[in-house]
Amino acid sequence: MEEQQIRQLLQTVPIGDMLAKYPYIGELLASVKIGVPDASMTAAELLTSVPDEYYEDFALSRAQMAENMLTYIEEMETTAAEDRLAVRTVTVLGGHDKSGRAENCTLTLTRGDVVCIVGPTGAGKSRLLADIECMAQRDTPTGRQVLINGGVPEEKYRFEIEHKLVAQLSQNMNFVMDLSVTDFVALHAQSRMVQDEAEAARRILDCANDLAGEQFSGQTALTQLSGGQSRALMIASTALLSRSPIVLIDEIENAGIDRQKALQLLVREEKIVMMSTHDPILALLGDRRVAIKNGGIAGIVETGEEERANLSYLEKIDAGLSDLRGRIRRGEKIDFDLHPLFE
Ligand SMILES: Nc1ncnc2c1ncn2[C@@H]1O[C@H](COP(=O)(O)OP(=O)(O)OP(=O)(O)O)[C@@H](O)[C@H]1O
Repeated sequence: MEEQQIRQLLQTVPIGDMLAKYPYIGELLASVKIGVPDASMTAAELLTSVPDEYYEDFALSRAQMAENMLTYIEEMETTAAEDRLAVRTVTVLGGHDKSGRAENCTLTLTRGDVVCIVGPTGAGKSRLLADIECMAQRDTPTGRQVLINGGVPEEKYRFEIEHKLVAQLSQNMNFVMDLSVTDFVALHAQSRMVQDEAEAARRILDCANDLAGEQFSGQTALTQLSGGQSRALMIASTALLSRSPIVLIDEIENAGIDRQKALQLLVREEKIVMMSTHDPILALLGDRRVAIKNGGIAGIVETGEEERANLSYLEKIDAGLSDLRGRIRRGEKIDFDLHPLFE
């Protein structure tokens, strides 16, 4: 984070919000015994409210204290950003299935990888995503262990929000916030310390519209977005704003978005993408698919050349079905020869 951005935060954001997002600021304040009487005041106002004599006890001036805080945030954020950038691989060491049988397999993912998780209802697909999300250390029902760059991740990756390595896009993306799309994205951008929030909001909106079947504007209320539009918005903002190197997606197929573009977008941003899906197009777009059975990894299928060769045909079928959906939506009849649509 740039010094200028931090200065602006200290001057404009309520200290309560700063403490929630950067808990280490609380430690810094505690180290010089400065309490927070009012969470709505900014950090700058808080430091001004403390009498001069107080700083003298710590052989500090008020200006030095402000500079210390700034440098501290800068250092902490740089370290956190470097940590996230340093994630090169995620490894899942096998645990056991629901019957206690050992999984006997190791799954290693590197940046830019797209891995699909397949298996019947209740098999344990979401559980595998959850194991990665919480960086399981043989302490979940599956007994799996997740490693980062081949080693046991530090505790902070598991338990501290600002260090989380995983962004999860779940099936339920219903917004309850009473905000416009632009305001929501700008808020998200602000929380990520993006300098030009309006520009970031514009880029995300363009990208989300590129993914969504039906276009929407920045003025649209979040609560008015369709399931597919909400999903497109979340995927665009995860790809362009989230610093998490790992993205987990629970079922993308029913969302009515351009799945292929969504994946390309995430891969371009060098994320590790894992998604639970049964969509043949997505499965073939992935590098591998992990088959789950009875709670355990039953096999890992590499997407082969022959499979990839089938992709263009599947896409034609998909485009044909999408054309028919459009006709149904417009109240038209489907009483013509369908063969040309699928050949
Ligand atoms: N190895 C395991 N040992 C014990 N319990 C497990 C194991 N794997 C999964 N489970 C449990 O089985 C239940 C179903 O798993 P999960 O919800 O992950 O299935 P799913 O494949 O995502 O299902 P759906 O397709 O219906 O969403 C969950 O309660 C989960 O915690």
